[in-house]
Amino acid sequence: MDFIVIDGSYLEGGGQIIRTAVSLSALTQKPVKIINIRKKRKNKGLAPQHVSAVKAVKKLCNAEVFGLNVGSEELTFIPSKLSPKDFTIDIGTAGSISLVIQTLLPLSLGINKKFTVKIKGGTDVKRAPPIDYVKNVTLKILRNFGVLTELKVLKRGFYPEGGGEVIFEVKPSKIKKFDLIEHSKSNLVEGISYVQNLDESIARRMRKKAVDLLNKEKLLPNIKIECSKGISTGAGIVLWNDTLGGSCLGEKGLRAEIVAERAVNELLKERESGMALDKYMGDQIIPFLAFGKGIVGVSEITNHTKTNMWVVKHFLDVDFEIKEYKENNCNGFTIEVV
Ligand SMILES: Nc1ncnc2c1ncn2[C@@H]1O[C@H](COP(=O)(O)OP(=O)(O)OP(=O)(O)O)[C@@H](O)[C@H]1O
Repeated sequence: MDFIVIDGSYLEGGGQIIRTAVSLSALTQKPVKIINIRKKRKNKGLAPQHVSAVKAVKKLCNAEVFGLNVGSEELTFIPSKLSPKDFTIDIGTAGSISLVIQTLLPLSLGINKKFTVKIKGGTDVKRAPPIDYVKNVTLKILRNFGVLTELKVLKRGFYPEGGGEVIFEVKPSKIKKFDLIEHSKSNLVEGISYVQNLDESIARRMRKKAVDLLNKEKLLPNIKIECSKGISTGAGIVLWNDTLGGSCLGEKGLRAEIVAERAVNELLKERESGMALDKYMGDQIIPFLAFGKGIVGVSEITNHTKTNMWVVKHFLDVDFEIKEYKENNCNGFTIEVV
C-alpha cells in the first residue's frame, strides 16, 4: 500500500499536523503514516486530545488505525469510505473540544448526510480556541463560504477537571471560492464574559474593563455575561469583531481587569492590521482554502500556518502564494491558492 508519510516534527511540529493529516486522509481516501509525532514537545507523542480527534475521524470513515494510544510517536491511518453517523466522544480530561471540532470540520466537504457528535472535555483551555471563538469566528466565517455546521454548548469545561459538553452537527457542504482579504471595518465588538463556579462580579469587572477600553477606541461593545456551575472552575472573555477575534482565559492571581485588557489588546492588534483574518484563523482556514481556492488576507503568517500548508500539500495538488499586502492602510499578507 502507498502511504503518504508525514514528519510530525516538521516546523511547528505540534498536534495540528496530526489533525490536518488525519482529516485530509479521510477526505481524500489516501492512507497516511505520521512519524516523529510531537517529537520536540516535552510530552512527546499523542496526547489524549489528539487520540480523541483521531478516534472520531476513524469512526466516521471506518479506518484501520495503528499506533493510536497516548504517547505514541507513530500513527498509521488507513481510511475507508466516509459513512456519517452520530456518536459521543469523551476526551476524558480537559483536552480541547475545539481542537476535536477542528479535526471534524473538513469532513463536511466529503459527506452525503449529516452527523452529530457529542463531545466531552474542555471548552476553554490554554493554547486552543475558546469555544466561543469557534462558534463566533471560525464557524461563522466558514458558514459564509458554504461550510454548514451547528454548535451548541451545553456545559463549560476548564482545566484540569474538564466536564464541558457540546453538540456539534456537521452537514454536507459545498465550499465556495474565497475572496476575503480586508476586514469589514465594522465597529461592533460582540463578546461574552463568563465565569463558572465563581462570583458574577468577576464577569462584570471583565466586561466593564473591556467596554471602557473599546469605547476609548470609538468601538461599540455588546458583551454578554454568563455565569454557570460545573465540575470545573474558570473564567474568561472572548471578543469578536466581525471576522476577527480576541480572547483571554482567567487564571488564579490574574486580575479580572488584566484578563479583559489582554483580550481587548489582542483584538485591537488584529484590527490594526486591517486584514480579514486574525493569526489563528490564518492557520485554521488553510485546508478550506485548498479546497475552495481563491484568496484570503491574514495579519500574520505563523509557523502554524506554514506547517498547515505543508501538510495540505501532501494530499492535494495545490500551492499557496504568500504576498505582503499594504493597500488601504492594511499591513498584512494575502494567501492565494495557485
Ligand atoms: N487563543 C486562541 N484563539 C483561537 N485559536 C487558537 C488560540 N490558541 C490556539 N489556537 C488554535 O489552536 C490550534 C493549536 O494547534 P497546536 O498544534 O499548537 O495544538 P496542540 O494540538 O495542542 O499541539 P501541541 O501541544 O503539540 O502544540 C491552532 O489551530 C491555533 O490557531
